[in-house]
Amino acid sequence: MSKIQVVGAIIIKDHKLLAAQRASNRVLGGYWEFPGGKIEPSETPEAAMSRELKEEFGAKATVFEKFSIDGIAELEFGEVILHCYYVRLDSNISKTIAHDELRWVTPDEALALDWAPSDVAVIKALAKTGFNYEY
Ligand SMILES: Nc1nc2c([nH]c(=O)n2[C@H]2C[C@H](O)[C@@H](COP(=O)(O)OP(=O)(O)OP(=O)(O)O)O2)c(=O)[nH]1
Repeated sequence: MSKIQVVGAIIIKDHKLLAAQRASNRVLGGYWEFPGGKIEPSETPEAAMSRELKEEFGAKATVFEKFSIDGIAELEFGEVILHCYYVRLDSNISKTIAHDELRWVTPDEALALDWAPSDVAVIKALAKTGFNYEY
């Protein structure tokens, strides 16, 4: 099964996480996810993250450390391996082209959302941190 390497952004402000709902016309449409996308061949995860956030949000981003666990799920189109990084947005979100909704959520609110399969273990571990990351 083909492996799909994906970066996901953990964007935290005032102890809330920016959760994104994939647009209904996309693969895994309707599921909640970390903003980001596929890592292109020859691209570092950090470069992929900056590129995706520019494309999806029109925003500049600084990529900080990697989260302690990766997400993994075998789906019909391949095996998604999700690498999450703490990210600070350095400019406002000026557009949204990939999502139906963006929502700032508390840990409890995050756990109540319907996350993409590879994200479930990550969001459970992340919620335990209380979204306390200081950039
Ligand atoms: N961005 C993002 N993608 C995720 C997460 N969890 C998860 O399973 N995925 C999947 C959905 C997609 O199959 C893949 C990310 O690719 P993508 O966001 O570029 O979406 P896509 O397949 O529509 O992209 P494309 O082929 O049209 O360029 O990883 C997540 O938390 N964030």
